[in-house]
Amino acid sequence: MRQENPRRRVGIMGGTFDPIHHGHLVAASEVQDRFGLDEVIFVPTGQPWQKGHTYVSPPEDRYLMTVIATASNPRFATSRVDIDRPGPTYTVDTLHDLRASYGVDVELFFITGADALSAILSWKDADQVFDLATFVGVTRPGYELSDAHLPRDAVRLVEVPAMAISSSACRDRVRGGKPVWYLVPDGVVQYIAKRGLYRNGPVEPPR
Ligand SMILES: Nc1ncnc2c1ncn2[C@@H]1O[C@H](COP(=O)(O)OP(=O)(O)OP(=O)(O)O)[C@@H](O)[C@H]1O
Ligand SMILES: O=C(O)c1ccc[n+]([C@@H]2O[C@H](COP(=O)([O-])O)[C@@H](O)[C@H]2O)c1
Repeated sequence: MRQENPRRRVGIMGGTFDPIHHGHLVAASEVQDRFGLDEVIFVPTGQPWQKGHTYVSPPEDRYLMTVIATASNPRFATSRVDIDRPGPTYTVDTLHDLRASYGVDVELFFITGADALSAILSWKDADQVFDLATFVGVTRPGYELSDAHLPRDAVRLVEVPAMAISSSACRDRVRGGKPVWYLVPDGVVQYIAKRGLYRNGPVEPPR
């Protein structure tokens, strides 16, 4: 028998996206396919309180780069929910807000790279977030993917094509006058140049 109104399956890819790069996009695409998600919402952070570097580009620039990067995929979208909420960005708020906007008939999957997954217990209200979404930890070159520190059955682990790209490396390259073509989408290369992002940023400690 055909199921009426099946629950919508929505992925959430949260990130500072300063800038968004192909590592983020490949991870989201792979998880969308693996879990048969109806859509993946990219959610740029407002104030990423745990980022080690002090300077983060304006939220509007990071939001627009994310819109540009996701525009060509009909299953990708970008949300302002975190950049429009004042104060530090906490995933517990992101999940409450998105759940409220979709209503009860939604199943949320929050996608995190191996590095973010390893730090999840330091997040605000970490004990609550696992009740609001299924967490999907994805592989990332240079980091070990493990859920040994997390509640049983709270997390799914997924291997994604290895993309040894980071936003900090992209920023370093722009500051050093090197190209970022093919590390970030073409439109994002052009947006960075048009807005003069990262040219004069601070030298960041190696990660
Ligand atoms: N190359 C990658 N492969 C898989 N996951 C990634 C990759 N890059 C980032 N992620 C994941 O995407 C999410 C958002 O990452 P973020 O926007 O902080 O990018 P970043 O490259 O880690 O930035 P930075 O170098 O400035 O710290 C995090 O969950 C992170 O683990
Ligand atoms: O909720 C928290 O306390 C928290 C702390 C650090 C990171 N996060 C979320 O994790 C995602 C990746 O963050 P980042 O800083 O690695 O770009 C993004 O959606 C953040 O809002 C969430």
